[in-house]
Amino acid sequence: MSEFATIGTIAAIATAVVPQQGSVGIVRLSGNKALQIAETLFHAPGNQVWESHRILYGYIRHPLSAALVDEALLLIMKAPRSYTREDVVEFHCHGGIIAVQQVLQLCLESGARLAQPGEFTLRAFLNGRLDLTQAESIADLVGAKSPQAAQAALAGLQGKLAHPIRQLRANCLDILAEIEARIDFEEDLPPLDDKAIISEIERITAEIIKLLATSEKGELLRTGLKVAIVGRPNVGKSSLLNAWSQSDRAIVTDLPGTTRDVVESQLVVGGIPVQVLDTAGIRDTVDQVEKIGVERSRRAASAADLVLLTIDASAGWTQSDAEIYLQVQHRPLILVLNKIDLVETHYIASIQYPTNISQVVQTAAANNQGIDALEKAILEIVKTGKVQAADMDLAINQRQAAALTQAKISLEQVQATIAQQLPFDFWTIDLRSAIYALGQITGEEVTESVLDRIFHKFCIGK
Ligand SMILES: Nc1nc2c(c(=O)[nH]1)N(C=O)[C@@H](CNc1ccc(C(=O)N[C@@H](CCC(=O)O)C(=O)O)cc1)CN2
Ligand SMILES: Nc1nc2c(ncn2[C@@H]2O[C@H](COP(=O)(O)OP(=O)(O)OP(=O)(O)O)[C@@H](O)[C@H]2O)c(=O)[nH]1
Ligand SMILES: [Mg+2]
Repeated sequence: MSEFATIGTIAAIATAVVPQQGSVGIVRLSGNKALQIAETLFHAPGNQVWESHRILYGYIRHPLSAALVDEALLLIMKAPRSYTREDVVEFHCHGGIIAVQQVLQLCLESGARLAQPGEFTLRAFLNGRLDLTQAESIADLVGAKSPQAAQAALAGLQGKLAHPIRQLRANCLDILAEIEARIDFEEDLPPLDDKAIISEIERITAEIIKLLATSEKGELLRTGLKVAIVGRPNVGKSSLLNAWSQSDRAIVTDLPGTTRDVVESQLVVGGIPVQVLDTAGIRDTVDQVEKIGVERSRRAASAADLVLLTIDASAGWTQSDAEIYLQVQHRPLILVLNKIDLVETHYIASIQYPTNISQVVQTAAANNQGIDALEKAILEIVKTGKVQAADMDLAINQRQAAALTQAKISLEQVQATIAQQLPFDFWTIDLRSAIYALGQITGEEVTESVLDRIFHKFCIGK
């Protein structure tokens, strides 16, 4: 894709194309033919001025038949004052799917080509409006599933990550220049201050470690937490999902074996997107369908970030609960004692569950009780186990973490090389690879295949 990335005028529907109709749909064009295409298709009555950053009102007509296609608004943004830094034109059409698709079709017939996923943002990157971290932030912002995730993405878009990375890379380049000067003009310069260089490299490494610590939180914010409700039949797993999501998402009956398949619900807990999975009660069964369901429960449990092992408090800790526990004990786990409305407090206290379960909450799902305690316990686990970052509005992704790790390893290698008093040439090899790794994050040094991988994850029209 990227070899012809800035060639041609691209077009795409910029708004969501979904069965539910939006009231307005936008077709966006970028490239040197954008204005000409707009002039061909758009007819603005009266004497409206065709100026940049202005909206025109008028009609979109077929260029040959003059048939009316839509009544619309036209927005012109002339290069370089646009998202891509090229000429950009937007047709703001009536919503639904028909008008926008017809207008897109006319744009394609008039000399534009269909944009690849992420190609508008790729152009913004190639034309220097955004660096790679900012481009990735745009994808994160569009995909954000919680206000906090959106906040972190916006911070990235403002350069919160690009700035420190560029600074650290500049610091490495300064060190490199000092060393290389010694290689080139050894006799004319004062000797190199090894100690100062080592301490500067240590400082840079410490900064990198700080940034790396935000990576787990980044993953949480982006992909969220997968929570599986598991337990034997009839303990109230589906009731728990319904109480938690304040819905009738899952079928609840007093028959054991009601849930046959995994039922999902998307929630936000303390700013973290949480995907909750209600599963079939785990038991030995001859029922073919239920059997498959039970297998799916096991798979959901082993793929989950967190398991809510749910038991019926009025039945105590049964043999079946113990067997299920054996299958899920290697996962982060919260024990949910459900149906506490059926028993006395002293009975709950006497339930003999394994002592290595540290997180226990009491619920009465059928009465919507205990959800607050459950959310608190989840956040507690997230806080202690997964999230170490101090700076709440910065979160790196996996690609950035990999490059930062590479930079860190290279810098540690430089330190070792200095300690062994190897020649300057050896110092610069690893220093250069640290500089390269940092440059990959912001995109100062990047290969086409990396660009393809990043931008192909975008939706079309972004
Ligand atoms: N209709 C519409 N809404 C949108 C976008 C868009 O492209 N179209 N955006 C994109 O997806 C986002 C906004 N991003 C944008 C970023 C820069 C410019 C722009 O024209 N910048 C110029 C002009 C600034 C100025 O006049 O000072 C510049 O920075 O040079 C436009 C949109 C979100 N909303
Ligand atoms: N008293 C009381 N009854 C509950 C509670 N939670 C669920 N129940 C009842 O327990 C029965 C089973 O509830 P479900 O939510 O379907 O149980 P499940 O664990 O999803 O069952 P399977 O899908 O068969 O594995 C229903 O009759 C619920 O109304 C509770 O907190 N208190
Ligand atoms: Mg169920």
